Amino acid sequence: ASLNWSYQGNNGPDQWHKLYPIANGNHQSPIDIKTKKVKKDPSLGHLKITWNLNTCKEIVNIGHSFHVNFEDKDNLSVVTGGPLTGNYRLHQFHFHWGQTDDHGSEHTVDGAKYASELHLVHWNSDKYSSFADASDKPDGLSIVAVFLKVGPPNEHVQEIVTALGSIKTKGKQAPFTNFDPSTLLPASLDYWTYPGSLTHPPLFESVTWIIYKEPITISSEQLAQFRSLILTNHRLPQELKGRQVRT
Ligand SMILES: CCCCNCC(=O)NCCc1ccc(S(N)(=O)=O)cc1
Ligand SMILES: [Zn+2]
Repeated sequence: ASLNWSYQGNNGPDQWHKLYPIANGNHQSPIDIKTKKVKKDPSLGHLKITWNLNTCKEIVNIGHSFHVNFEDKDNLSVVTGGPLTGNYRLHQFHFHWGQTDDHGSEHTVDGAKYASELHLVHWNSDKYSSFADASDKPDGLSIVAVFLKVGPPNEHVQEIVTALGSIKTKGKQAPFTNFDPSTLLPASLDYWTYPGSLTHPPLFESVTWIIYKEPITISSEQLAQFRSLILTNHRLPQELKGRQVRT
């Protein structure tokens, strides 16, 4: 289906509210994480991640981004613990980036922008039957986010960059198997969490965000390869509207 929204021009982020009024809602994402306002919550345990590399299926060019899709008909790749109740199944991951290396992440930290941001999208398989079914429920989704800062080439990101060569046009997909997304996690497992939304239409307010504090690296050349698909695909931070960020 052709999209009725984009990241630039006259159906860009400032116009999204016309077709998706929730864009002006009270639980929109991304946000700027003001670290002095973050609340320490001792009841928050460690995140338990079990991602199974044989659930990785394909890589798809969806026009405004690319998705790495996972087989999610069983609880083989799940996240649980931390702020979550029950099991959330891995559906896909993707990145966001900007036109130049000095910005591109969606969440920011005390106003600081990273070059890119990885989103690992999960849905509540204890309560719902599919991603689509879970996607508009308040406890439907959990998205694990990792910041990327410019530095040495990342050998694990390189596997993804290499695969982009076979999905140069919108709608193209290619097999992408045996990739272990835990190779994209930072060493420290400290995270922030808050209730928010999908960061592009349909912008459903159905996401428990879990954002790792420590970034991983990506090189300028690898970012340039992302841009060969689309120049920019990040939404600016939205108002917190009374929400609490916990750690
Ligand atoms: C095999 C069928 C696949 C269907 N897959 C449908 C699907 O993944 N849609 C994407 C919905 C979505 C997810 C995550 C974000 S964000 N930027 O907030 O993380 C934004 C929008
Ligand atoms: Zn995203």
